Amino acid sequence: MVLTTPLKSNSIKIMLLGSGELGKEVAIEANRLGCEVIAVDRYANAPAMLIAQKSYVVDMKNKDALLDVILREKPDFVLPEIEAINIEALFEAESKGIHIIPNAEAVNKTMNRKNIRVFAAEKLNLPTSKYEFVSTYEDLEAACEKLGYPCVVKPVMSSSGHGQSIVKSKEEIITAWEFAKSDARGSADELIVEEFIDFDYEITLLSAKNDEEVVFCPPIGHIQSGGDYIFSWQEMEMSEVALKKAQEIAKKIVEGLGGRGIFGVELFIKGDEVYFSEVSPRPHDTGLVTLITQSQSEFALHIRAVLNLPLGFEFLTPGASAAFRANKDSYIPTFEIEKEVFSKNSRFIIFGKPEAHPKRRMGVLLVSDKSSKEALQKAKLLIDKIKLK
Ligand SMILES: Nc1ncnc2c1ncn2[C@@H]1O[C@H](COP(=O)(O)OP(=O)(O)OP(=O)(O)O)[C@@H](O)[C@H]1O
Ligand SMILES: NCC(=O)N[C@@H]1O[C@H](COP(=O)([O-])[O-])[C@@H](O)[C@H]1O
Ligand SMILES: [Mg+2]
Repeated sequence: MVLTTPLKSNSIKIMLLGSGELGKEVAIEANRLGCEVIAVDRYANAPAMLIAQKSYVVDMKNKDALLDVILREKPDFVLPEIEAINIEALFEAESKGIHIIPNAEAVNKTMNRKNIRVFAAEKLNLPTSKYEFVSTYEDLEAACEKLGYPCVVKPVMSSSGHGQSIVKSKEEIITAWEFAKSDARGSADELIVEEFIDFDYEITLLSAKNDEEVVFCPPIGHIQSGGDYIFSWQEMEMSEVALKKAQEIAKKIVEGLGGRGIFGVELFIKGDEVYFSEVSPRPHDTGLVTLITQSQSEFALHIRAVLNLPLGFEFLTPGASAAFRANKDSYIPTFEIEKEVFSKNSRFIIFGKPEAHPKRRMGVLLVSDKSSKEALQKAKLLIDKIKLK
């Protein structure tokens, strides 16, 4: 295989739109390959800005502001790192020859649940939960009645569980409606109502794509609380049939979206049935565990895929991750970490976010062990040994 790598020059410019914990790891990997990193986010001193060569504080939902910063820097690659980005700016930058990862249309589809759901279920015929889209309270009631209880109500544009609820009875619809409107991270003008899938477990199937191939990481199991991940582990034990179906679904969605980069394909598994839930065209939070389990983490694979380099890696050891979420506000977040956390098989990564707020993810604990079950057990114990001062 002959790959045309752009590594002839050491001044490839990579712009991160969103500079949180995931972007920080991407920035580290990009720096290691001699790329220049420009970090952009809505606030100063965001984690990736601590690594980047240059940074900008910009309202990324504002088309003109975002386009200005992209065109001023003219990066070789723009890597969206969060969902709340002005999509028109990305389309316009792309039309001017700037390479958006994986491509502006894929970002457009995945930032809106309606777009990605219609694409996955109706164009690619992937199995998903049943669903309805609604914009009025009356239609929400009708959709909940149609899909039955429990059902899941989500704003079409949001992330990390914001504005999302499980509705168990007709009486709870009003609370779900109000919560969607008040808590959405994007826009709650339209909502999706999904059939509740009583899955046995859920996974993220990290899938890296360059111009030649798609490679899959071993499946990552995870536990969510309020729509945000708290524990993940790799590898998740699955039946051969379910794993094969999961990879087939992931291949279809990733090839359907096109472009290069890593994708976090979220799937629900019940017996041997696999349901497509959603996909991030960027590293996935549950994939932080690959920092300890794989020879090339999801962040290293992302950069390799972006640069169209080979995507080989090894699964080195089973492992688990535990998200450290703040329990209070703090403008000088300092950590109290007990000695046990620094064992030979565990480490704690502090993201360096300048402010803590209740539930904000501030760090991640990584553990390796003989099995992912044992790693998870240890992660559950050790995460309680870390506190915000
Ligand atoms: N239809 C469903 N049936 C059962 N559980 C669901 C359903 N939809 C979502 N969930 C649960 O809620 C979690 C969050 O949902 P989803 O991934 O759609 O939201 P999100 O806000 O995009 O989260 P993130 O951005 O962290 O991935 C899922 O990982 C799953 O545990
Ligand atoms: N599920 C998406 C996800 O994990 N995104 C990660 O969280 C950051 C935002 O954190 P913040 O809300 O604490 O600023 C994002 O920048 C990204 O790194
Ligand atoms: Mg999700």
